[in-house]
Amino acid sequence: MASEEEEIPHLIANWWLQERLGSGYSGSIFKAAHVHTGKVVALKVQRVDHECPTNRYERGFYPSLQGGLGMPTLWASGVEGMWDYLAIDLLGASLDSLYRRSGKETMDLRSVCCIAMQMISRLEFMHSKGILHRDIQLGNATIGLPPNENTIYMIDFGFSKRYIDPYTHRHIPDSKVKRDFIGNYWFSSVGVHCRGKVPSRRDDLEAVALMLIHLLTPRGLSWTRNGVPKTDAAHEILKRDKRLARPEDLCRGLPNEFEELLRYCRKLKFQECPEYQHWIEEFMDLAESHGYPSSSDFIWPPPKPVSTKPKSKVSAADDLAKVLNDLGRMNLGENQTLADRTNVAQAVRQAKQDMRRDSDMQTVISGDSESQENDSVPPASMLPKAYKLAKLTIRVPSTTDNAALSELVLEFIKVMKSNTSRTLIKDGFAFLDALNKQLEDPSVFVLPMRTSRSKDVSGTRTKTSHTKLGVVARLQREVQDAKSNRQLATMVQDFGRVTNRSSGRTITKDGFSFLEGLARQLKVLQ
Ligand SMILES: Nc1ncnc2c1ncn2[C@@H]1O[C@H](COP(=O)(O)OP(=O)(O)OP(=O)(O)O)[C@@H](O)[C@H]1O
Repeated sequence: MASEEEEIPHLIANWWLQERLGSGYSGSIFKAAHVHTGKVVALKVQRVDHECPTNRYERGFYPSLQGGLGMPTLWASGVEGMWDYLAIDLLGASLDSLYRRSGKETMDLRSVCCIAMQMISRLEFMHSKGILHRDIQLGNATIGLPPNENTIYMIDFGFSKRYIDPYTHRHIPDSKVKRDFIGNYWFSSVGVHCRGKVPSRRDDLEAVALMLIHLLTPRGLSWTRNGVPKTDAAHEILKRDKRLARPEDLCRGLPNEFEELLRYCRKLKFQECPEYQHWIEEFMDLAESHGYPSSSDFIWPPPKPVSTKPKSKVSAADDLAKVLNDLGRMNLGENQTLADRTNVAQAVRQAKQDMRRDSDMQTVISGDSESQENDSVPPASMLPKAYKLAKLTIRVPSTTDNAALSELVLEFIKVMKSNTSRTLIKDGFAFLDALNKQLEDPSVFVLPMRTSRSKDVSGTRTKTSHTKLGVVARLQREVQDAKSNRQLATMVQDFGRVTNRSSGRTITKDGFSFLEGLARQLKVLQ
């Protein structure tokens, strides 16, 4: 019997089929051109009598998704003879093939953060249209063709489902009855894959979390390493491994955000709406705190990190040795101190030791006034914003009078305002922590304000942002009446906490007014 591919005609409806782009269980996909207009598309072709008519299902979802960022346009669809076809935007490579072709054991953190931000955003859009994807995987996310090569597109809605009934507008019901599994072996959530639960929004998000962890794990998630299970017994083993894998083991060595996201998804209730924006911001923060630009553009291949280190430490030491040796050769007449060879040798040894000690320390940020002059050159792993904030922070503990603290607060405001992103990143929280401690009692341990938000995010976004607005507005009004440093410390603490809990972690206009009021009041309370 001829295979399906051999049977597929060269012309379907008005589309000339060219090379095959891929094929799946239920059909094939071709590059195709319109015979009249020349428009080039990806044509998804499937037999009309296929036992799993995914094209028919997909056709039903595309109209609701049109216009969304990263959602392919459906140009045409129909049935021609025995072929069911969908003509959609021609896109670029899938994340799966980019990852494989890179030949790397893991993907770089910046790319993974961008994938996280974009994938979560795609889910937010699909879910806002009442649709679950239910088959999130690397092969179902592609980049666009130029000029859209930095955008990730969702494809393959063959397993999608409406979770909001279009007539009653109610969420689909949960069920205790185990159901047949729909999705993929690698990334479908543990609940859906291993426990037979009804998929909902939380499961799409969990699949994204697993996908991200997979990309950062050498050789990938453990249950993906033996390939697709060929027998029921092998599938059962895979499900057991997946079910028993603890988030802390899966995410060992990765930034906390990944474990937190996985735990968060697993805690969500069946009908609960995930906090998409919160997680997008988490990954934006994560990227920023590792010195990457605050952008979700997926740039592939990943650009080489730009080293901003001015000079290698060893060569600086060698330079110093050369200077000292030259000085040693100079005739200094009466003044023998610098000309003394033992002094020079000792100075060179000391300089080299100092350099070595410096390079052993991870990132040493000096708070002295001399190096403050040159704060335009952050270490390679830091953004200028993070660097400036860190430099301000280390000046706080040695600043004992209120007028000087007030100046530091003004500098903090300046740094935050000079940046396009007003997100209070880790280093900003560290400044507020230091300020709080200094105002309260420098000898007492103070709990950091920027703690995990997993506990807080179950509430709705609206609620947290309302809370933030209310608290910050109050702080802004009351700061001028503060009678003591201790009261100011409490206010700084409230400000930090409420900003940490808010979905954007951004400093609002009221937030800046509060900080300006704080700087003024510090001067008043001298
Ligand atoms: N619009 C597109 N532009 C370019 N390539 C595409 C496009 N859509 C799909 N592909 C390629 O074809 C492959 C299969 O596509 P898709 O997942 O939509 O088909 P499928 O038959 O549902 O596959 P599966 O059974 O594996 O889920 C993709 O991994 C991708 O490489």
